[in-house]
Amino acid sequence: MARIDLDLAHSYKPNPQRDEDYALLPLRMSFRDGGAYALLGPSGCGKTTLLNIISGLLRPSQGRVSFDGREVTALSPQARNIAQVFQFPVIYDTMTVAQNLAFPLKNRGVPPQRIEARVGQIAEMLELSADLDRRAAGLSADAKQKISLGRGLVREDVSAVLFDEPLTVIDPHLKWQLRRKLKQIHHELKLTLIYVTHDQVEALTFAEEIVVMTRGRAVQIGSADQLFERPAHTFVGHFIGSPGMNFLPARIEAGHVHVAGHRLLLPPARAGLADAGEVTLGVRPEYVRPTAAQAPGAVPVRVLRAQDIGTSWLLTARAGEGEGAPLLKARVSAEQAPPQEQGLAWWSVLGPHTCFYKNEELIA
Ligand SMILES: Nc1ncnc2c1ncn2[C@@H]1O[C@H](COP(=O)(O)OP(=O)(O)OP(=O)(O)O)[C@@H](O)[C@H]1O
Repeated sequence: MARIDLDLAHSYKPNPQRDEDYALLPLRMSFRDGGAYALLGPSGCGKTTLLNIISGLLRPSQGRVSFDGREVTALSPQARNIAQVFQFPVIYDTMTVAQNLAFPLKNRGVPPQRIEARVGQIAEMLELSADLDRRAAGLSADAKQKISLGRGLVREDVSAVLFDEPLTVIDPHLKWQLRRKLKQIHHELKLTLIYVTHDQVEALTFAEEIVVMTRGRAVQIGSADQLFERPAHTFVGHFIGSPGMNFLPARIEAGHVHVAGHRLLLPPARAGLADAGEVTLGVRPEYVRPTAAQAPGAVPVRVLRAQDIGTSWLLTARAGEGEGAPLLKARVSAEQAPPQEQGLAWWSVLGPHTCFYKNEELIA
């Protein structure tokens, strides 16, 4: 296992000039030895490019990659001692499941007894024990991908195991099980795992730390809790959560927040913001609360609809006057507030969980 340090940028173009020319804008980040990470972001944000740079499949156009303080920028994946699992199964159909799992170990000259023990352990973790003597060719796509996962995890001496959307071909129900399984496997094997996905549920279940990426930038690295409670960038607020964070244009002046056509007193804990000027107020639907009229931190809204979303209600309202006023969503349990289909209400938007942004970046 290795600690991985990156200080690099990458452009697929020969003479990058503008930010848009970069698949990865300059970034510095470290992956802890034995940590479980996810690279999360929408299609085209640079996740695969970053993963391929870590593995050695791609050389960054600028900067360096180090494993345990040793520069490896020019080294191949083999020389870096990286295991990779891809979207689609990479296995030998003519071999049995056991032979497939043993293959990476055999290649490294691991003694047969040790191979047998490790293959048994990995097969058990992935619930493949009953299939060990079966030919891979006869198995379902799900089982084949499980073998691929097993082949990625079977070596104990790798610097890191990299996964590129490994559950794409997996049936949704099994996907849920495997996500949890991978987390458990990480606890047991203590391997450094880096996992690329565009699915926030996958990233949040699996990883201890999540790197959120957009348009070639890593905008935040943090735990699921940090990304939820304190999104460092509006993109994170918007991308994480279901639905994402509410954003309202606001102005802070002389100790007051002007938002949605209303003036609220800035709480003492936010005194540092007293004259911040134009900002964006961010508040998660989970922290927007229907309150009494004129309650501190609350603004008047027009409720447009209430949707039953199983464990709670999702209310949608317009905050402020006119059809152009921003939409605001609140997630409330049925006991907290009987859903109000339409009409005027007061919702609190200013509290300890409210975040403030300037130029998309968190300021408080
Ligand atoms: N070989 C390549 N040559 C030129 N441009 C590339 C190449 N590979 C990727 N890109 C571009 O680099 C940017 C980042 O792509 P990348 O595949 O890393 O994103 P991603 O987040 O992994 O997306 P996806 O989830 O769709 O795979 C995109 O604009 C993509 O078009």
